[in-house]
Amino acid sequence: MTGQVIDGKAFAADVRAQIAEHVVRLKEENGITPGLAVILVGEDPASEVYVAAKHKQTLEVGMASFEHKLPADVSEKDLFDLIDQLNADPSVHGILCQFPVPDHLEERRVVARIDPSKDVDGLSVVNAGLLASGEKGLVSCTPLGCLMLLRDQLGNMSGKEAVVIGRSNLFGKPMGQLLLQENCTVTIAHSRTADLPEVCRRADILVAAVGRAEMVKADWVKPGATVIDVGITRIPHPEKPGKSKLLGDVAYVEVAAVADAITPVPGGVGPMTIACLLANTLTACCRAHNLDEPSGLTA
Ligand SMILES: Nc1nc2c(c(=O)[nH]1)N[C@@H](CN(C=O)c1ccc(C(=O)N[C@@H](CCC(=O)O)C(=O)O)cc1)CN2
Repeated sequence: MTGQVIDGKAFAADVRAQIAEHVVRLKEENGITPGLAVILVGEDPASEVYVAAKHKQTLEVGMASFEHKLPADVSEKDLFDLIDQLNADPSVHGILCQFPVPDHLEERRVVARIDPSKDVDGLSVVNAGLLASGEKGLVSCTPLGCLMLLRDQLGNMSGKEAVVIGRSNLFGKPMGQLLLQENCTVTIAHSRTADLPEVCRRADILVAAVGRAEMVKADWVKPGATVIDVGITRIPHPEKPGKSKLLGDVAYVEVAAVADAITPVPGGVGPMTIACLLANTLTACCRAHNLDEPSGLTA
């Protein structure tokens, strides 16, 4: 038996098409163009690729894209001045600072400076608190993308055992909250969890976000489980010199033989991150103008 492959790339393209349709209507009926501002500090090569992809996809769905590239040694004051300017700009509905930032800046302080209603990464304490209280805010993009894939795959998740490996603010904690909202019984496992394989074997839904390549083995997975792999580790390609290869947190081939459904890496969760960023920007724009929000694109 081989589990069904959950095609995040195709799903993300579908989400972007829905967003593009909504953006056309916003422009025609209300004369409004949603705008997304992305701040990149320094020259981290992976971040440059992600920011370029965000810019391209923002334009493709018909939104306005504002890119701000700052030198690696930018002061906190200069970065905050830019954020304040974007907070006050009515043509900007979403703001994010690409992570990681250089060591002299603190991600927590950067996020806190962004107006929560424009925090399309959903990382501010305000948005994290709204999610934890079951209230309407903006939800972190990668967990929101996983939720969309899971809803599509499983429909009703009520009563299912869900295990999330990883407890970061960016992913593990919001993912746990979202699964709780779906009435799952949720365990957030982490590096100090005793007997992690045994905890994982309980899961009907297993979400791995640890950043350790192929850590989750087939004998950690309950037969018939749905497995979501959030990890992305780049390694030198074993057969193609000079090329690289991406690995997830899950040993894909062996786990696919046990699971009912599984996301691949690449082409699973990754593409959903940017699609959900655009969804959050559209949501933020509709809220800013007191217009109906797009359905199916929020938690
Ligand atoms: N402010 C933020 N910083 C970072 C976030 C974030 O959500 N907000 N997440 C990651 C990077 N990221 C988006 O920013 C991101 C990661 C991966 C992908 C993706 O499509 N991955 C592809 C593979 C791409 C490749 O070849 O490298 C896949 O998995 O198929 C998109 C966006 C950290 N920083």
